[in-house]
Amino acid sequence: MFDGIAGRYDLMNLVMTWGQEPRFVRRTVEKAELPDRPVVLDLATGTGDIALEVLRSRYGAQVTGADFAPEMMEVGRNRPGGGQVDWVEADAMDLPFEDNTFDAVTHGYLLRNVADIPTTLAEQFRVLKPGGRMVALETSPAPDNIIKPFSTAYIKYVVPQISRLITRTPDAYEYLSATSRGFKTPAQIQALLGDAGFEGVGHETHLFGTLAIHWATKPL
Ligand SMILES: C[S@@+](CC[C@H](N)C(=O)[O-])C[C@H]1O[C@@H](n2cnc3c(N)ncnc32)[C@H](O)[C@@H]1O
Repeated sequence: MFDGIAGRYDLMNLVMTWGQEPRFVRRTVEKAELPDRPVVLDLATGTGDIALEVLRSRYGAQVTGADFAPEMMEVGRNRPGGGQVDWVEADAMDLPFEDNTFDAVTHGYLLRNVADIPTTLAEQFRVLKPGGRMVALETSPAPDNIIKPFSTAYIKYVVPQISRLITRTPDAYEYLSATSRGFKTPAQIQALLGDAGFEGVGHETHLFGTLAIHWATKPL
């Protein structure tokens, strides 16, 4: 599905977030609290938004972008800076990396898509160095508040229509719409991170609670 929308993915992401996606990506990298010359894995890297931001924000960073959709990564490879990312085709539930390899693992919009979240988090925990940080940018179901009818209507009806215009592949964004509304709340994600062994678990929300940045640390 992601291979099918690869060429239009970045534009669609920008439009859906009202132009705010770059700010969320910068904030995700900020929350990774990277050391000097960090070794970073950006999982579900897609077209490499987060991987490229790590390179921009930390001189000497060594960044691996991993995803199981090669055409998404091909778009990323051709972006400015794309040549400096080590692109690896891999399944987030079965990572081809040694234990204790990375200073940070980042991912954007991965957890909503995987078949098994605990396995996915266990793999990240395994490949992180002790003291390493995990940061995840994710959609969240609209919280119960006064704007819930509007945010739900936006993601249910408006997003698929916009995507019909931009990607001519509304199915992918109907999938986004359905999985976002049915996805876990930030509190549920926090609990899963704790179950995986992480400590210092936290999150912040954006876009009226429909987007969250989660962070956690592998104990020393
Ligand atoms: C919505 S895109 C996000 C891309 C990028 N992280 C971003 O923030 O724009 C989700 C990506 O997750 C990838 N993906 C989903 N499940 C995966 C898995 N089990 N292993 C590796 N990649 C996966 C898809 O191929 C797709 O590129």
